[in-house]
Amino acid sequence: MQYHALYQIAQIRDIEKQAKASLAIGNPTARLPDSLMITAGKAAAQLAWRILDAASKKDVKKIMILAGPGDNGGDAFEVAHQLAEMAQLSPEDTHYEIHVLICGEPNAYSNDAKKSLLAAQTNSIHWHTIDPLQQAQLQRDKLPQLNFSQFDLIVDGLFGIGLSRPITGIVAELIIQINHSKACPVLALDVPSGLNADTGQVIATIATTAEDAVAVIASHTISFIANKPGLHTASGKDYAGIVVVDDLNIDNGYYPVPYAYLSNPSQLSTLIPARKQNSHKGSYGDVLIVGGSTGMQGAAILAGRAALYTGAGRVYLDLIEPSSSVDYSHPEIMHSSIEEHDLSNAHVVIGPGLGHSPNALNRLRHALIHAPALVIDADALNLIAIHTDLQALCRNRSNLSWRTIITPHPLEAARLLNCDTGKIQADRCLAAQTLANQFRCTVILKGSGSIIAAEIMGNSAEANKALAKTDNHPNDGESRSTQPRSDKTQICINPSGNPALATAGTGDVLAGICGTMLGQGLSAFNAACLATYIHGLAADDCVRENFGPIGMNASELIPAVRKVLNQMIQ
Ligand SMILES: NC(=O)C1=CN([C@@H]2O[C@H](COP(=O)(O)OP(=O)(O)OC[C@H]3O[C@@H](n4cnc5c(N)ncnc54)[C@H](OP(=O)(O)O)[C@@H]3O)[C@@H](O)[C@H]2O)[C@@H](O)CC1
Ligand SMILES: [K+]
Repeated sequence: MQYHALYQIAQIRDIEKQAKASLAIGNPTARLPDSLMITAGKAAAQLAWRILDAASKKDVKKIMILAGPGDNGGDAFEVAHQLAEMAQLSPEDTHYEIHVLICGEPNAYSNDAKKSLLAAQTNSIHWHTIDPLQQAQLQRDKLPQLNFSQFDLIVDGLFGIGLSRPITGIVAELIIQINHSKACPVLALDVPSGLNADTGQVIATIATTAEDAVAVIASHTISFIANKPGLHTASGKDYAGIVVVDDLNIDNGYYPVPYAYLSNPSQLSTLIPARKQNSHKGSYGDVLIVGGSTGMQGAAILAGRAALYTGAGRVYLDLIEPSSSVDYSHPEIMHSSIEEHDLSNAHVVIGPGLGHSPNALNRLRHALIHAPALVIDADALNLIAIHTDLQALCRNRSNLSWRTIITPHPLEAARLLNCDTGKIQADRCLAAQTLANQFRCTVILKGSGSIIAAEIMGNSAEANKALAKTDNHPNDGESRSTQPRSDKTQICINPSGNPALATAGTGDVLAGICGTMLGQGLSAFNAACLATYIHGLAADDCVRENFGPIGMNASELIPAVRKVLNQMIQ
């Protein structure tokens, strides 16, 4: 089981069910050494130990373990038991004080959880309880006596994939206090409590605003059975922290084709074509940027420079406002008009600063009809959203096997799907998938954990196998059972990037890089995955170099992209 394969909750439940059924059925009161809960607890305890070791050099280390009402709470009991056993064996100069707060009704636990609780009760542990039946009556001032800032590690076993509604009452208060204390590392078991493991949204009612919804902000998450999409997109990256995956020794044969993948850097680096000595500017692709209406020329210039710095052989600008068609700090960028350019060998990026003028519309129509390799960004997407004839032209490109990448941010995606951004963000993978199916192209849905989605062409069963195995796909390369997927879409979540990218112009840079990557002969999907990854990686590099997360600008990002791209091929 690999880190990069992502499974939805329903798939995890299915794997779990099959794996449990395969375990020997023995005495129901006995603890099977290979029970999933014990394996999960051991893996989490070992990780907790390492985190604690790195975080605290104190002689007395205090651990608070929160146990919710379901099997996530059962995992927490097992962690408590395992940690207590490990503490007993540790050198005497360090003392471990383990606390468990039970937020569930002991009689209502599953058999596995009860057994883990019983095991933990044989250890030296400080027990605290919140009676779930009285949660609503308990006052806020009941909690501060726990004083979370005294702990060196908090383990969150409140809720996992069984969370079915927003967290409220005293448990919500508890989480707010933990998040505010920020005093120590927080290890979430399976999923940070409150986060939807499929979508990366904090679970909220329609009546609750996103600000009121609560979830544990973890420094680390140990994801059981498989990695999950919600840990890597939307709010997932803010709540999950560092994600570690443990497959609980479940046989690979129980795993269906993953729902999605995390882009895998080592696979992506193999996509970058080696440069031959015997090559020339014609070998590395022509990129034509179309955009730059009055006041927005900078957007097109940024896209052009990004194409240049990521290795396009020749870069051209076609600005709607032609008075500034020369980028004087990069005189190597040429001018060309899309209507006169031979598009058969060009890789067109249309949209940065394009505007909505008739000129803009004509150029977009021309690009959709004549450019076999096309990146559609920004205003070009807004034009497509309001012109149904352009939508049809976009869809038709796939019949010609032409490569098309669209790069919407959530608002542009909402316009394209005629909904609001809330709907897009509520399930980003689904939104990207819907766009890919509706417009029959590769989609980069930008935002935290950008989603890359594309229709799988041809025979879907064959394509599903290919998706799990092919070298062309940035996955873990492992073969697995090929249970047919319900859709025909491949989905990748991009792991790189950070809030430094939340500034004007970075989207134009991404569009330019996509143009270059199409120019290297990659499929639209691979070009989109690689471009998105290096774009985010460059932002991460800028943060490391202290150019961000505050104040990094799109111009600074461009040379950083060149740097990380060259590092990837070394
Ligand atoms: N089974 C196994 O072998 C393995 C399981 N594993 C572990 O189990 C976890 C899944 O366990 P789970 O299904 O029991 O769900 P879990 O997330 O603990 O929560 C469900 C409980 O919470 C309750 N509840 C829900 N929402 C609520 C709310 N807002 N506020 C209050 N209560 C709320 C809900 O009550 P109900 O909705 O029925 O009223 C129910 O009691 C999984 O994430 C992994 O950690 C791993 O060890 C691998 C092996
Ligand atoms: K949890």
